[in-house]
Amino acid sequence: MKSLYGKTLLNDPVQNKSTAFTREEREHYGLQGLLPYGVTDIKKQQQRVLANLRNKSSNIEKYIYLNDLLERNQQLFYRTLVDHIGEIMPLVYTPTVGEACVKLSHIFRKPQGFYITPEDRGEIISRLKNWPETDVQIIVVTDGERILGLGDLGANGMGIPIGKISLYVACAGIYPDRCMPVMLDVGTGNQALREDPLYLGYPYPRLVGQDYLSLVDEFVEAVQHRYPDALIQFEDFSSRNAFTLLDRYAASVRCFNDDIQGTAAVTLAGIYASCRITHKSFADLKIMLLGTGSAATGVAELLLPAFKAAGLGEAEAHSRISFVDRRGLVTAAHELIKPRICPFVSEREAMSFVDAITAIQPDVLIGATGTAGAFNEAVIREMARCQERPVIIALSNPTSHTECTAEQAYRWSEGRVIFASGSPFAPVTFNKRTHYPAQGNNVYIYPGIGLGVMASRARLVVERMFLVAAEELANRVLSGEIERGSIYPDIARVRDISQGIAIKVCQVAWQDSLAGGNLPEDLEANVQALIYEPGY
Ligand SMILES: NC(=O)c1ccc[n+]([C@@H]2O[C@H](COP(=O)([O-])OP(=O)(O)OC[C@H]3O[C@@H](n4cnc5c(N)ncnc54)[C@H](O)[C@@H]3O)[C@@H](O)[C@H]2O)c1
Ligand SMILES: O=C(O)C[C@H](O)C(=O)O
Ligand SMILES: [Mg+2]
Repeated sequence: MKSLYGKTLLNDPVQNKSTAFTREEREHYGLQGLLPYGVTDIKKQQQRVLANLRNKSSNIEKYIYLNDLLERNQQLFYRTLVDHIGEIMPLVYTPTVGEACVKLSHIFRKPQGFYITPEDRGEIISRLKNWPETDVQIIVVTDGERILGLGDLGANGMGIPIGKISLYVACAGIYPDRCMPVMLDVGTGNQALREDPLYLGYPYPRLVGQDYLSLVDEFVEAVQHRYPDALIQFEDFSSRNAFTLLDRYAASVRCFNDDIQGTAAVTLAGIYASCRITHKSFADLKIMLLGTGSAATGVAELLLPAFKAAGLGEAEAHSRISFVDRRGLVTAAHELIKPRICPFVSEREAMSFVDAITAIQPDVLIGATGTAGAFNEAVIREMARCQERPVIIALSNPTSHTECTAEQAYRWSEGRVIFASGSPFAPVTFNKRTHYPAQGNNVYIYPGIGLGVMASRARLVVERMFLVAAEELANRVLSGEIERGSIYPDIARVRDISQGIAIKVCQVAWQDSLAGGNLPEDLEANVQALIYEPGY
């Protein structure tokens, strides 16, 4: 690391310790007079951060405060995030990051991450040289077209890769300088944004078709050139592009799509864990999905190998999964069924969502619609009529777009639902009993996948990695958590869980001959050696 002195040192977010510089360091680095007298350690600094944070009157102010802290003192930011993940994650991630993205061009303070626009065409390799880090291992990239359930937010979507990277660092312990948030700013279909005088993105309609694909191709190739070890995580692309890009690169580039694959694994883990509460066998379950986009399709496509591993044949596995869209149960009578949904089309007659629940009696209902209210009272009451302990996972983010609230789920099911949601809900007291909703979010999966891919230097990210990640996550739910109806572990343990997932991913990488180098004697130590512990 470069030796910095005086004000330059205090202005460097990586090396700055602010009031924690000792008297000796103050003398050595020319800091005398530049700091108040008091020397405080990181614990005291954290107290100050938390007091300031808790004093802010809105979540968006808290987001801005934390982001400023990251840009001022990286160690303190990450130490506080790691130590108080339950309190702070909702402020740097869903739901607050959604609000921050909506407003990003207005609350902008300091550039973060890396931007590519159509004007960089032909020059992306040389542009990447402007990024100061030489050992990037994890790239989270979005084009901003489907930011959470909020739609096309153009370059304002940069908040998502920045938030996801913060959680790579906090939840898997990846070194911050090995991570890179990227915005492929190819324009926006959001006219209000394009007309907003403060909008900071490329203020033109989106690139489409070959123009779009060739720019993404150039980006992916440039990454292979500049950062050959890097894993590319595609995040919050429109469903159409998400699948197109995954199909285009997954067989040759170290990449995955978090909304399709990470979400699928976290959902599968929740379903596995729910069996410990309901005492049903996974192989007997019927699962219904509302929505036919990236997340729901990804879940169905990962359920297939999971069912097969549980002993079901191909046709039987398909028959356990049903899709519902705005028109009701997806049957052959529907026009324009998406190609990936075709294998799951029901042979029943067309019927409404509620009638489909009555007819099929699903054990598990999953929502990935981005639409608040999509699980209405009739839907939840019917699930509760069909099942003693219905499992309902409302994946959509942010909270304002979740299919139903935790309170609604418990109330309409008379407290019998096993509920999880993409964004966190506080415990709910109903009929004098307190219920603990869990958070079913891909944050439980992608950091561990990334860490495992990094540790194994796997050439590709394959389906089995998501299957083992789901099993590992499900196994990490403690019996006490199961007893109180939670199907995901307390987020406070996520760092440890990510390491567990990483080890499983490494095993797959070596078993499938995808790993770089020889199998280390001690995989755990191999993973552990990569971990960043924030502090001075
Ligand atoms: N919890 C998580 O980890 C996680 C991960 C990925 C995505 N998500 C959330 O899931 C949501 C969907 O993401 P996606 O990538 O699948 O988006 P998408 O745009 O690809 O798919 C949304 C689908 O929902 C359908 N839909 C919308 N309203 C509906 C309604 N009322 N009834 C039936 N169908 C409806 C759309 O037609 C589309 O098929 C987003 O809100 C996103 O934040 C959560
Ligand atoms: O970002 C999240 O909170 C989860 C997921 O990737 C999403 O797109 O909603
Ligand atoms: Mg996402």
